[in-house]
Amino acid sequence: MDSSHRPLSATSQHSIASERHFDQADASQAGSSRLKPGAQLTLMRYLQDLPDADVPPSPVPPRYHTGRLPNSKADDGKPRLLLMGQRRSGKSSISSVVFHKLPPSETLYIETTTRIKKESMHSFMDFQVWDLPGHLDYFDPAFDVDNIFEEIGALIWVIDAQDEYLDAIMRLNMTILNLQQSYPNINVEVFVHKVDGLSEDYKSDTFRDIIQRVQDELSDNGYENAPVSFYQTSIYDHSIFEAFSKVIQKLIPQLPTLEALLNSLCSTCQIEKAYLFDIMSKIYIATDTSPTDIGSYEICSDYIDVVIDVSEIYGWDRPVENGNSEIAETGNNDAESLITMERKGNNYLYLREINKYLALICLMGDDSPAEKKAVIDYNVGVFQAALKQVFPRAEREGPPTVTEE
Ligand SMILES: Nc1nc2c(ncn2[C@@H]2O[C@H](COP(=O)(O)OP(=O)(O)OP(=O)(O)O)[C@@H](O)[C@H]2O)c(=O)[nH]1
Repeated sequence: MDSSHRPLSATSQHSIASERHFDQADASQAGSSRLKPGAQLTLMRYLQDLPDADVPPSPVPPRYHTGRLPNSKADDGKPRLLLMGQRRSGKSSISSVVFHKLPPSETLYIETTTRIKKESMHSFMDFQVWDLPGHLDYFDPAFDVDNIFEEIGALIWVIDAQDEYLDAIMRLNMTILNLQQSYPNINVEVFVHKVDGLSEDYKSDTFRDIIQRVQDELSDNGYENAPVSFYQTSIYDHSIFEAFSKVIQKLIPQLPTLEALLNSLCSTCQIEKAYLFDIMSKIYIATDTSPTDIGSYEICSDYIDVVIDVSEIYGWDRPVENGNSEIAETGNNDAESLITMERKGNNYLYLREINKYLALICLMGDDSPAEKKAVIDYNVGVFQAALKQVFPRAEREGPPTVTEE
């Protein structure tokens, strides 16, 4: 296993924990005296009656939620993401940067893909990423179209925004129209890619132009509301992770539950923004429903890097739960930290490892969250317990891995 994917360790927990403002014993004592009856434990209250994977009541309608995996006949919860687009548009680079942590500058040396490259991701949920070579026509009778498109969760179409894109749009439209007949529910996600090299004006003009051309073509063919979304992406900044997060979120049936839990946590603990991150890929699988700005995502995602670096230096593999030779180590279950940082005054970041795949990172809203730390710790503990019900497999199975087929 790549050490960068290792869960936070006891040692890193210690090193990070040293930045806490007061220790756990003080915190819980202080916390119990601060809890007002019936006030702060809203989350706890409704969780007590929560059956597995039920959706707690929330006034906020869910976003990005499809409620099922489109076209997944097997209904096995293992959606497939297809990366398609013209040659050299950046498909392999995207997959290498997001899932293999390849530094973006090293993608210059990636060779052209000549056959379908299939990778399985085993993380908070299992999914596959297929990188399809750009030069092939998959609707040619020589290809088994059903085998490629039957089980997919999303088709990600990558367009090189720095290159001539009319041909790419034509192929994209042809693909969408072909798929609409047999698989109308497929989510088509268009990544207008390599926007890093463009000026702001040119970038937004290009983006608008691409959207317009795709939508015009689809409506000319009678598809007014085809499920097509557009993102501006680059491997040289956070935009590719942000876009992938939104693509993956559509495939998580538990998303409304996660959002409702995060909303409650935020309102109970006065958290400005909370993200639930997949540690391996830095994709966030859910956030509360308050408006997201890329700045807060960047801060939180950079913090994951810091934590991974620390755990890489000091980390060790923790015993597997329910394993054979394991010694139960008390106090070695979660890593948590509260650090300060200067950003519009005194803001705090709160990180807690939820399980071996997921970490909760919160941007605290006021400048003295340390005083409320006991309440926050307690409520995050409740959130963690609720998550065990929502994602039970994350507690049982092995470490996150990426395997090539
Ligand atoms: N400026 C910039 N270049 C990028 C970006 N993403 C990929 N590239 C470059 O685009 C080139 C082609 O990338 P690949 O990932 O090989 O493209 P591909 O779509 O997999 O190509 P095929 O395998 O031929 O289908 C490489 O030189 C990458 O470094 C990006 O976001 N910005």
